[in-house]
Formats: sequence, C-alpha cells, structure tokens
Amino acid sequence: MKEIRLPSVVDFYISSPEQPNTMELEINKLTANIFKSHRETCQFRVEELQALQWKQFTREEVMVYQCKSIEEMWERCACRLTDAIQYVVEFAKRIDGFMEFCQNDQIVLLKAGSLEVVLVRMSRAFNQENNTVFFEGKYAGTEIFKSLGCMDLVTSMFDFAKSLCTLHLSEEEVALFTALVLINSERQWLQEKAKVERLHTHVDMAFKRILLRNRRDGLLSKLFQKMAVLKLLCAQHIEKLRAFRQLYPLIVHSLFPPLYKELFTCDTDLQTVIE
Ligand SMILES: CC(C)CCC(=O)N[C@H](Cc1ccc(NC(=O)CCc2ccc(Cl)cc2)cc1)C(=O)N1CCC(C)CC1
Repeated sequence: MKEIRLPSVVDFYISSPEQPNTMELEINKLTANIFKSHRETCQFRVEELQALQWKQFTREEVMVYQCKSIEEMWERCACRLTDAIQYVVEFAKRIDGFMEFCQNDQIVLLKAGSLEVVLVRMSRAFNQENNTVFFEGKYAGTEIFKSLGCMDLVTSMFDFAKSLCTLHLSEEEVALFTALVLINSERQWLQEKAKVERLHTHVDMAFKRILLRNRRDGLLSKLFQKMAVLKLLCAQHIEKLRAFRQLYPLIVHSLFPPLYKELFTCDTDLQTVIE
C-alpha cells in the first residue's frame, strides 16, 4: 500500500514548474491579487511621485505654512492622514479572504494596522536626497510642519521613511509587505484567529517566494526589524492625538474626518467604513 504523503509547505518550495501543485496555484493567485489590490489603491503611482519630487515649496510658501495655527495644521494633516487610511481600507477589502473574516476581525485588523501601512507606503512619497515628503501637491521638509507642535514625531516619521528608502523596495515588495502587516493574526481581540493565521501564512509564503526568486532574501528580516519602529510611530500618533484632543476637543469633534476619529479613538466603531 503506497503511503500517501500530503503536500507539505516544503513541497511547495521544491515543486517544479512542470507540475505545479494546488498550493502553488493558490499562492500564485493570491500574489497576483495583492499586486493588483496595491496598484488600484496606492493613491499615487511611483512614477507620478517621482515626476513631482522636485516640485518644492518656495521659501514664501514655507513661511505661510509655518504661520498657520496649530489647529489648522492639525486639521490639514488629519485630512491627509484620513485620505491615506481610506485607501488602505480599500486595499484590505480587495485582498482575497479579507472580506470573509467576520466584521469584528476586519475592524480589529484595520484599527491596528492601517496607520502602519500608511507609514510604510509613505516611503514611496519620500525624497531621500533632500528629506522631503509629498504634501498638498509639492514636496515638504520637516520645517513646514513646525506649527503642529510635534516635531519629534514628524522627525521620527521622516527618519523612518528614509530608512525604508535605503531598502529600495519594489512596488511588489511594498504590496506584499503591507498585506503581511495588515493580516496579522497576533492582533488582540481577534475572534477567528485561525482564519487570519491561514491567510497570513499564505501571504508569508507568497512574499518569501518572491524574495527567493528576486534573490532578495534577508530583506524580510530587515523589514521585521523596522516593525518595532512602526509600532512606536503609531503609539506616538495616538498619544499626540490624545494630547491635541485635550487642548482642542471641539476641533477634533467637529473638524476631524470621521474615519480618523473611528480609527484612533475608542468611542466610535469602524462599521461605516467597511460597508
Ligand atoms: C502620496 C502617498 C503615496 C502618500 C500619502 C501619505 O502618506 N500622506 C501622509 C499621510 C499622513 C499625514 C499625517 C501624518 N501624521 C502627522 O501629521 C503627525 C501629527 C498628527 C497626528 C495625528 C493627527 Cl489626527 C494629525 C497629525 C502621517 C501620515 C501625509 O500627508 N504626510 C506624511 C507625514 C507628514 C507629517 C505630513 C504629510
């Protein structure tokens, strides 16, 4: 009686192109789906961002920004941040399997991961030659954000974007890495952890296969070292927003986009955004 051997993950890595097994086909499909979802929801193509990267704010424009009130700058940045998050929500919804998670888990994954994904994607809009980031149509240095009153956070965000730029991530690598960051089965309060874990494993296999193929092994460990900084930046965002809300409760209540309030404050739910 021939012993029946179930295809293991190892088989997946050693299977030859002639007879791809079902796991191989499933990973191929997921890889293509994640690339497509990223392309459709990345807000700006890299080519567009590169074409704009020498459009700098003039000294006068910088002065104008620096004279704006703290309330106005916060409101502008909150709008930009909500924009970026909305695209990340759309990215998640297009990943095969994400909409099959229960509502609670979709919200838990987005609350915990969407800002992390925004900060990874931000490196695509960062010009490491002169430390500027795309903001309201041109590239801005940290000095523009002075009136936010949180230059420590802004500086750490710029440093993080710069450190990601040195890895020269391709769009495919950004797509797979941000999918991996979002579909994280270690997030607290997940109800169907096993389901999230299964999709996470498949995205992990897809990413590892692409890295092997492009001889970029070693990148994943470098990226995971960056995860600690990512978590810190997100915690700082929540802490700065709370401090700002203490000072200007009406601004946050009236002017901040609803999505931002839902994602980073515990009082409302993300229900509206998923539908
Ligand atoms: C073009 C795309 C490919 C890239 C699109 C993109 O990443 N846009 C980001 C979104 C963004 C906006 C603001 C922040 N954080 C802060 O401003 C810190 C203080 C803070 C905290 C909380 C609230 Cl509510 C408000 C302000 C993070 C990210 C963007 O517009 N940026 C990058 C970061 C600088 C500081 C502002 C300009």
